[in-house]
Amino acid sequence: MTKTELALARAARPGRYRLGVMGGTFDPIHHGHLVAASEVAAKFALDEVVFVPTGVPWQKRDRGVSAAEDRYLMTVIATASNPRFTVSRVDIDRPGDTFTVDTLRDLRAARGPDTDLFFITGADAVRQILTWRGAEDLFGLAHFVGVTRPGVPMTADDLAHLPPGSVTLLEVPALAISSTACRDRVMARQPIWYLVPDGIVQYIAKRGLYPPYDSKAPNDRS
Ligand SMILES: Nc1ncnc2c1ncn2[C@@H]1O[C@H](COP(=O)(O)OP(=O)(O)OP(=O)(O)O)[C@@H](O)[C@H]1O
Ligand SMILES: O=C(O)c1ccc[n+]([C@@H]2O[C@H](COP(=O)([O-])O)[C@@H](O)[C@H]2O)c1
Repeated sequence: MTKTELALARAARPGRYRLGVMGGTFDPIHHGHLVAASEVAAKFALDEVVFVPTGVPWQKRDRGVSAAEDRYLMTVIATASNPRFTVSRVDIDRPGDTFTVDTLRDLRAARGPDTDLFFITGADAVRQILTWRGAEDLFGLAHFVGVTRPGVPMTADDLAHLPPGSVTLLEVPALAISSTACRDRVMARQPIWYLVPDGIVQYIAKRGLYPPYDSKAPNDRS
């Protein structure tokens, strides 16, 4: 998006509240998530980005995820220092599988008609959107912003199957970090300092998340 396009977009809808929505399993949240949200907030002049940890991420059912409360608390810890970042329990408090169409409907109902929603998602998730429940309704509820992600090539051609104008691609500083790699590093007793905020390293150790493969001893990394 060019500066001119951004200025035009804002001028077209003056006075409206611009809410970014960063959905994710966040098991654990890492700096890739935070940089993506920060970049989209700056480029799209967002007033706020609400992080929404998934309740039951149905497409990850086969691998299992940490307790929702642990993922929620890690998200609160990681976002606490940014006054524009907030966290919503809307997905973890809704029973059953988590569908973004419900997330967006609930946020629209809670925030009222003067709010525009911008759903932030990585390149890997953009490719999957048409597999999501109620995909045909998603694009009427929010504008989608697909951020680049190392190892996931994405071009405008990858959006050809989506409704025209419904998704904007945004290049963000490349951080080759994934939650999977963070979990694997903890399980292998390797450091995750600087891949995740310091408070997340400490929370994982305190709660004994992702226990090491080689013993049942407490997570004693330092
Ligand atoms: N390093 C990154 N750069 C850009 N986007 C990212 C990055 N990591 C995750 N995302 C995006 O953030 C959103 C939430 O991601 P999620 O919580 O599933 O993290 P993940 O690192 O992809 O997890 P996992 O490795 O467990 O699948 C998704 O839209 C994902 O594409
Ligand atoms: O709505 C769906 O069916 C759907 C299916 C898979 C993922 N999502 C959403 O996409 C976001 C990223 O998901 P994930 O699994 O990559 O952490 C998160 O907000 C999920 O709720 C949504």
